[in-house]
Amino acid sequence: MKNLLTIAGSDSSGGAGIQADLKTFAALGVYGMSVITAVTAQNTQGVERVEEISREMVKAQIDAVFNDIPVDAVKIGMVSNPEIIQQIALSLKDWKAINIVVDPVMVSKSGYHLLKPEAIETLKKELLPLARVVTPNLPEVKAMLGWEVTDEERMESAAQEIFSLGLESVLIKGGHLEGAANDLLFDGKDLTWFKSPRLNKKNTHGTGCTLSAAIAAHLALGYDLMTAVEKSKSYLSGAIEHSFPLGHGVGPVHHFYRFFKEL
Ligand SMILES: Nc1ncnc2c1ncn2[C@@H]1O[C@H](COP(=O)(O)OP(=O)(O)OP(=O)(O)O)[C@@H](O)[C@H]1O
Ligand SMILES: Cc1ncc(CO)c(N)n1
Repeated sequence: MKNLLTIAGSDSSGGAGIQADLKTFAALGVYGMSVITAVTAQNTQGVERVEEISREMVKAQIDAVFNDIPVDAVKIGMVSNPEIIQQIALSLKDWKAINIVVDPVMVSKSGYHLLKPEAIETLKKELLPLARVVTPNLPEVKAMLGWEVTDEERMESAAQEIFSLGLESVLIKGGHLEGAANDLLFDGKDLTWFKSPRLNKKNTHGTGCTLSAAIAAHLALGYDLMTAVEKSKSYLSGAIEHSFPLGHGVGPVHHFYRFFKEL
């Protein structure tokens, strides 16, 4: 059994954040553990309120896990503020964590800032360089680089510019462009496209969280990065295909579609 850790925020409606990560881990056959950085009061219609966990408590959770259990991969999602980011970076270096996947979560689908804007520089300097791969969406690329990606050609320039921040590799998600949902991986050598048709589905709450958690799970299972991304995108496409209406807004993807048609 592989042991996976997610360090992220809680989504009370269960579709994104820690809850999406743990469901993804379970669906892919790895053991899931969690360090909660923030609690969000959120549902399918949006985020109502956020309470951040203290830096000391984030450290204590990470120490409790690593002190006792071998961790085969770490997925990092919502990290809220500069103090939490610094603590995560310090702790993961101390524990020599491997297979770190960072989803640089910034703004929710409904427009709520899950990362304080002043934390972006700390994220870039301290956390992203620790990652095996970083998985920004297009608004996050804009926040990191200061310019907007409007087509796939510009995605290629952006991937190279983000890589040169000192990263091991970057996967830019193209979900926010029109047309196909193609993602682009750059590892300093090759630009590799992972292509997928855009599925005409409204219930896509948690797609980004699910993709990064799946990549971490596949890395822990021993796949190389390219195969991990390919398998994760294929898992995610199935989860989007089987997504379902829940609540009054954007419903979740179906993490367990390979086991149950309906939940
Ligand atoms: N309608 C769709 N059909 C197929 N794949 C999609 C669709 N929408 C998004 N994807 C894929 O889902 C993944 C997440 O993409 P997206 O760019 O939406 O990330 P995100 O904005 O971080 O997600 P979230 O809104 O959960 O934070 C990517 O692999 C993207 O290509
Ligand atoms: C807690 C949390 N993390 C990530 C996302 C993705 O946007 C979200 N909506 N909520």
